[in-house]
Amino acid sequence: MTKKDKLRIISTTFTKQYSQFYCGLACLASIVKYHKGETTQEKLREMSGTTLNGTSLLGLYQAAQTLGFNAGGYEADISNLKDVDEPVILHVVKDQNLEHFIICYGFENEKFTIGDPAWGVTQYSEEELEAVWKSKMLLKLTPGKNFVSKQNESKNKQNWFLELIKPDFPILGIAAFLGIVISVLGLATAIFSQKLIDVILPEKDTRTLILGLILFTVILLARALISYVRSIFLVRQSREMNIRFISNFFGKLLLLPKPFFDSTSTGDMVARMNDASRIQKVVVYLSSQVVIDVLIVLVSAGYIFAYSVSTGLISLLSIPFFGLLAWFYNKKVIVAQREVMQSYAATESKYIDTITGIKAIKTFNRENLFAKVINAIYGLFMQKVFDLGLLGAKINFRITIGSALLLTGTISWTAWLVLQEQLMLGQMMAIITLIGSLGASVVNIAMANIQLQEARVAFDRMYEFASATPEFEQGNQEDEKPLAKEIHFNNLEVKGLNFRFPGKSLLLKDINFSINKGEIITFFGEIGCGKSTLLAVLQRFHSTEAGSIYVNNQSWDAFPTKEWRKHVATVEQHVQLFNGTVLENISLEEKPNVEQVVTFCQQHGFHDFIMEFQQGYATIINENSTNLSGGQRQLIALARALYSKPKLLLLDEATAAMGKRTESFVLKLLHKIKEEIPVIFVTHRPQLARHTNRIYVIESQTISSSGTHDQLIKRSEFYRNAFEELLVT
Ligand SMILES: Nc1ncnc2c1ncn2[C@@H]1O[C@H](COP(=O)(O)OP(=O)(O)OP(=O)(O)O)[C@@H](O)[C@H]1O
Repeated sequence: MTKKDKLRIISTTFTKQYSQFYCGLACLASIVKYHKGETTQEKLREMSGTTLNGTSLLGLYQAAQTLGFNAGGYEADISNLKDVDEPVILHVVKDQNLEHFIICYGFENEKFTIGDPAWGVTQYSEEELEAVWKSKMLLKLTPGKNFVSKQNESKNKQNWFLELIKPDFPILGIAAFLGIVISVLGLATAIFSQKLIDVILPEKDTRTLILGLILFTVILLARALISYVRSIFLVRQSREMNIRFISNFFGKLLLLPKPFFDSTSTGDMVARMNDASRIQKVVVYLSSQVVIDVLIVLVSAGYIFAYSVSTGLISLLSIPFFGLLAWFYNKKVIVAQREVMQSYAATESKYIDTITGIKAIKTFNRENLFAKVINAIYGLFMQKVFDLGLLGAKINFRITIGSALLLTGTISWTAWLVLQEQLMLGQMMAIITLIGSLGASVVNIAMANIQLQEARVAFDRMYEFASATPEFEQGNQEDEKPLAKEIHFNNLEVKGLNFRFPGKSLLLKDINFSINKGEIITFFGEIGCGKSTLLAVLQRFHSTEAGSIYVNNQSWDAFPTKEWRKHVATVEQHVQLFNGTVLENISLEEKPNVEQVVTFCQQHGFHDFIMEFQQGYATIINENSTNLSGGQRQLIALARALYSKPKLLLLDEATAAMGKRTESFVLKLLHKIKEEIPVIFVTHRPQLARHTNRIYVIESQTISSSGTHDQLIKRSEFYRNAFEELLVT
């Protein structure tokens, strides 16, 4: 590659940072684009664990690996850097203490080509670079076999789109055909009026007049009927395509891994789903209406040519003007559309967040504050809509001026031709009618650009989620395959487990523990020490950085994730129940077996508690379960977990909201079932931990001690202090 080519690629792919916290992301985005890939800083934010404190080199490394780069972090010196021929990310310290990332693209003519996301592409001398590159840390990125180039991404996008609209081809084809018939029949007015003025009326031919009128009426009626049939086809297509889009999108969304949901707002997901209808409208337009518009332009121009070649040329010359206008505004429209959709998603997120948090808002009398925030964020959204509307109005204004000039120009020119007796009056009237419909269709095609861009942005946003790597493929035999024989769970052993969230320091280090059938064990630790995360790892929601997990002395990798989750049930501290009856929430089946659920609850002692609800098993649980107490929610969640017949039960502060009576019922129940279902408890309450067989104390990221309550009172200062504090209070 010549130096000029390289510089051209650098300047077209270099991306500036959104804010100072995004410098690392901007570097990574630039390198992805440099290697002909495609990404957004937003997407990278999730992968790298970027927060308002910025990104770590480790976060960039992990994000790069997720993107399919072979990434390597190295300590190097300036002489190594001179040999670099592919862009690398450097960790630098600028303006005294400000940590920053820059890209080094290479060294030539005694200068380093540097991409600084805060400033742009620039040249550094060796001394200048030495002055800021104090850490000597660099991240080398080479596209690996999983790196997806923009070209492949576009192909994948196209395939997804085609797969979604393929079933509509027949219906859209019929609609397009009917549209063509309608537009051809639409020319009848112009032709009939021309014949009327130039031939029929001057010749006072009553018989032809009557016949012509009858034919004209029949044509208009047929046109109305065909339009009606076509609109029915399109309404049906709209229903079916929207259902297909949403179910495909939603189906894919649910298959994404849990960390995706941890880092994506609900509002954003809902907003993207709502965008489906925009795509459907454009599909209809492009596949059907645009054919009609193009046809109207061609046939009208053909007729105008037949009447007068010079007028035909004028009408054809106008088309590039409209095309240029559409091209000129193309990029601006895309940017404005994207901003509208992003701010719509932000508004939706804020609505959902505010409404779900209504209790806290009311408790702290903050209705006005939140109303103000909503107003502000909605105002921002409306501003974006306004900006887009303004842009649309500007384009519309230019197009209208263009069509007005076209119309007046044509009228003047044809009138002059009539005066010169080169054109008949009826032909002039017909041309004016035809130029009207030609102008309208050209305008439609030019304005379709706005709709098209809107759908493109909507589609890209939907595709971004739909193309994210699912946790497991639907229908993948490896993931779906049931185990050859049922698991008889005897033992789970975790050895040397390390875990960290993307871009963060280690949360869990060298975790070792085991649980056997017949045991209840507890993870005990301070808030935020990683207890819940450890349970999430056991549910396979996160992958570990190091360590091994064995089930019955066999690596747990032998169990497909779906199968594993079938055997592990969880009750969380913040229980998620669904809008439906208590019965439905316990069974989580399409058609719950009432008798089976009731018998199960009677056998396990839940029945009496449930019968205390107003309508027993038929009690409807509200959205957000506001009609149940925290303890009742946890009890139903425990019943649900046990009803799924797990082989291992994970309880995350699962009795924290219960009263004494319920909690002691639960503890008795757990001791009764532990012979069949071992239990892992997570708590920071020693009074609960003491009732379990073995306690693992998590301190400073690792298990600092383990044993029974009595052993830990002697062995673990942390545990003893917690227990003594309890006695004092
Ligand atoms: N999705 C996430 N991304 C990044 N950090 C996270 C994520 N989830 C949790 N954390 C962080 O990991 C740490 C451990 O969280 P975790 O919920 O496991 O703690 P815990 O010990 O269960 O606390 P508690 O007793 O309060 O429930 C916390 O500092 C938390 O902020």
